[in-house]
Amino acid sequence: MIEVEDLSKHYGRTRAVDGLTFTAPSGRVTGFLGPNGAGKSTTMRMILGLDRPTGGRAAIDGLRYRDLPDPLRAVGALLDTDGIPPGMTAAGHLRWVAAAARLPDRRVDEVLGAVGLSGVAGKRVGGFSLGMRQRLGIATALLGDPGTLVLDEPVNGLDPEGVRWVRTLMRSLAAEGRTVLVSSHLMGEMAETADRVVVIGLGRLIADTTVADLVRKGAGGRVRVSGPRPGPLAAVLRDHGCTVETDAGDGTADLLVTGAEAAGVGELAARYGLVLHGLTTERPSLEDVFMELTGADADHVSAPVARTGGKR
Ligand SMILES: Nc1ncnc2c1ncn2[C@@H]1O[C@H](COP(=O)(O)OP(=O)(O)OP(=O)(O)O)[C@@H](O)[C@H]1O
Repeated sequence: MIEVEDLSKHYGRTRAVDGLTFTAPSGRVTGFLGPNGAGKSTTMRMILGLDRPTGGRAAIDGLRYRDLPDPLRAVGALLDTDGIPPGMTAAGHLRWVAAAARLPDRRVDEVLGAVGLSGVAGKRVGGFSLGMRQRLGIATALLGDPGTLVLDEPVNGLDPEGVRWVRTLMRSLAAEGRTVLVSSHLMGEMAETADRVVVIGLGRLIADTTVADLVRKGAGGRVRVSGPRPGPLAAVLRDHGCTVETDAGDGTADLLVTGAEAAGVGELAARYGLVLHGLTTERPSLEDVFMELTGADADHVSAPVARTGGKR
């Protein structure tokens, strides 16, 4: 289990992490989500003892990283893979880490097999694609057979098959009772993998919940309705307390209705003798919910593009 309690990290006036509290339980994949610059990597670095907190604490199975008796067997991490010397072979790199942590050499072959790199064990890392480097980084994290895994954007650079592989791997690691904390800035990516999600923005907690609950929160949705007489239909719906907008896209003039379910809209139309051509419920995607939650906290919100030409 990972416990983060009132954790803060300030760089000058930048509050990279600001009073953050959450728990990543064992036996679960916890998605750690936030837009770029939200403070995910900084939090992970503090969990791993690589950055000293300005305040608060982070603990793995009740101990700070530096107090863990055998850190590499307790926690495996994937941060960035740039640090692996390009002249080293995949197996050479893993053997070096294994020796430093007094892990048996046979683990090197085991983890190379587990990540699908056995065939390139003797190849230099400098020639590896980003996806292969990610796999090697994950192999390094698995080397000590740790009970806790901290993975920063593990699917970065992976092709669809690789993404699926990482998802399956994370789920099976959690099913074995391990704690898996995995960061991403893409909600959709987490929806199929994580049991829980911790969402942060500007270093602060925005949501700590299950994926299912997040879907429910965004379940409000709206009803898209079309028919030959949109004007009278809109008037009837408004008279019954609905909010109605017109979506005049691609030649149609659909009505977007909030405040009623599709069945209610259909029944009202029937009662007033109004023909309908289309009636669908539109639920926001998880990505929409995520954007809604984090939108105001994005580190770099796009500025409106300056108008060119015309009057200045
Ligand atoms: N060493 C540092 N010195 C100064 N500021 C830093 C340092 N490390 C991080 N920051 C700042 O702290 C904030 C959080 O950065 P962090 O890398 O933790 O975010 P993130 O959520 O991991 O983003 P990304 O998804 O882009 O990796 C950013 O504003 C960043 O510029």
